[in-house]
Amino acid sequence: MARITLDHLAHSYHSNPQGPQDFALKEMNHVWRQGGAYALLGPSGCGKTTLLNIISGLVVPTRGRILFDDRDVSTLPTEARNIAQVFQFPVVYDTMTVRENLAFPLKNRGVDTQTIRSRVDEIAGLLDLTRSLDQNASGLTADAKQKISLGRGLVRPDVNAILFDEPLTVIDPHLKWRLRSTLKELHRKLDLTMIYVTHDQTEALTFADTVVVMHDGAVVQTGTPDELFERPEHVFVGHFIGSPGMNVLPCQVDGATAFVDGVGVALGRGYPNLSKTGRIELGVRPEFAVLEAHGDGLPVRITRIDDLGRTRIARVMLGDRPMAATVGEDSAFDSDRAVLRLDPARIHIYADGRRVDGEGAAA
Ligand SMILES: Nc1ncnc2c1ncn2[C@@H]1O[C@H](COP(=O)(O)OP(=O)(O)OP(=O)(O)O)[C@@H](O)[C@H]1O
Repeated sequence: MARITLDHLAHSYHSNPQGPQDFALKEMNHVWRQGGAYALLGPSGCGKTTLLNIISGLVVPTRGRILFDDRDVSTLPTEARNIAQVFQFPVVYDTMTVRENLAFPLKNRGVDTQTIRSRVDEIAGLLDLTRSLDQNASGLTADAKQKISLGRGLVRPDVNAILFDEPLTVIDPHLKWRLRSTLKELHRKLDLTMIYVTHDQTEALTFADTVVVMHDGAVVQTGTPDELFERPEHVFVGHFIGSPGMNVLPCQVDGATAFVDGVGVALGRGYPNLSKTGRIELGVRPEFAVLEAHGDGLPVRITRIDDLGRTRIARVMLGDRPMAATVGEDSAFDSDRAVLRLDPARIHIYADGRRVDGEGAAA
């Protein structure tokens, strides 16, 4: 296993890049801790595959270095990096049994028969493949074949990292949930560095201890699922994580009050040093914007209320700005007029998309 360091790494597919717009990966510095469970999360086209290909050795970065521990591997081919990869679609030898498939990566490296047997039995047990071990792989379902691919990725105990590229795409939705939890458990038991690429926040948040969120070729936040929820460092993270995502409203800030279309919103902190130029926005998650029929708060118009069982989510208009909010317990509305109570301690202020630290204690 190794610690993987991205040192001033950047990549452009152009032969003569002119500026940041020509880079699929903007300059990044990041350390993947040995034994960590990471998700690399972001929408299509943000650069996840490019980064994964640089880690695996399929792409040589235009700038910067990639280190495995202290060794510069930037130009080394995949075979020289000792990593395992699991792709979207199963990579399975149909002419072999499940056992032979799982044993293949170990046999290839000359591991002795006894060790192979016990490791294959262990991995098959963890993936619930024990009963199919002596079956031929050709007759198995797509789900079972992808489990074999996962097993082949996990079977070598000495790999520097395992890279998963959207590995649950072909898996039946019902089984997906179980496999996600299984992978998390496997990470705990096997103590391997795992990097899991996905555009699906649920997959990222259930699997990873640390989520690396990418947007437009850049890492915009690295944090625990809790940190991404509580303190989105970029408005993109606020939008992308959470369902519905964070409300983001253009505003002006004066001390500890934000003004949205002239309506004052109390903030938990003051912002005396906020830039006078640029885009200033207020971000608050629907969970911390509570809709009530009466009382103090921002006057809003209700457009829809969705009952999700344990909670009710309201869609409202603050002036001509749409927002999402949580409906207060036992609240009943006899008109489309209501008030929104924002928790001052949970409001963030963003300048040009980036969160700004306020001063003073949260209210
Ligand atoms: N071989 C290539 N040549 C030129 N441009 C490329 C190449 N591969 C990717 N790109 C571009 O680089 C950017 C990042 O693509 P990348 O595939 O890394 O993103 P991604 O987040 O993995 O998206 P997806 O989930 O759709 O695969 C995109 O604008 C893409 O068009």
